[in-house]
Amino acid sequence: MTTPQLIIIMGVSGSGKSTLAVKLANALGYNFVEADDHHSAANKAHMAAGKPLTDAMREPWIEQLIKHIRQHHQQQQSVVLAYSGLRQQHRAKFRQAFPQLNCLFLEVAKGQLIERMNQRNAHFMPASLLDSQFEALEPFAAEEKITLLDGAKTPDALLKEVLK
Ligand SMILES: Nc1ncnc2c1ncn2[C@@H]1O[C@H](COP(=O)(O)OP(=O)(O)O)[C@@H](O)[C@H]1O
Ligand SMILES: O=C(O)[C@H](O)[C@@H](O)[C@H](O)[C@H](O)COP(=O)(O)O
Repeated sequence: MTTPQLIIIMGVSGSGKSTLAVKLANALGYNFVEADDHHSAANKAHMAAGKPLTDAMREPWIEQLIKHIRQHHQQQQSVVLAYSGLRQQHRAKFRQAFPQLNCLFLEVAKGQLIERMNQRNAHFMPASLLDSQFEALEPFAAEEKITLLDGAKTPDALLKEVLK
């Protein structure tokens, strides 16, 4: 039996995490998990009102995500997770729970992100929260072994690169 895998596609809001994660999950035959689907209604309403999450608000979300991925793994299902990964302490929780995990981070310039977020229909996250996303983003330590990706590339080019 092979060990179920976890790949996390990280990046600030609008960087293309969900788009790439869906493609990668399809290509590998893994399950796609969208971190946004696991926010509480209160957290979503908070962001929709233009207020960034605090770490205390993120905590139960992270715990829920870890629990959900464990359930997939217990059923021998590998996962591609689209999750922003802004906070170092939360990234460490994932690494502790899933030591074999593989993290990729999409880098995109702010101007392009604003354009993308404004194009996105019916999403709870307003583009006005982008500055707070960059403020919350903590640098990656060497031991985190994060692969940086140029998120300005097309989704297909990114997929090809990741599958190499
Ligand atoms: N590589 C890309 N190049 C151009 N546009 C993209 C790319 N990836 C995603 N998009 C578009 O940008 C918007 C945000 O993408 P999404 O995958 O929802 O980002 P995230 O999950 O990081 O918030 C969507 O409208 C999506 O179609
Ligand atoms: O603040 C955070 O910890 C996360 O960034 C989180 O708030 C996430 O980014 C939103 O759920 C928006 O969703 P998208 O990143 O999919 O736009």
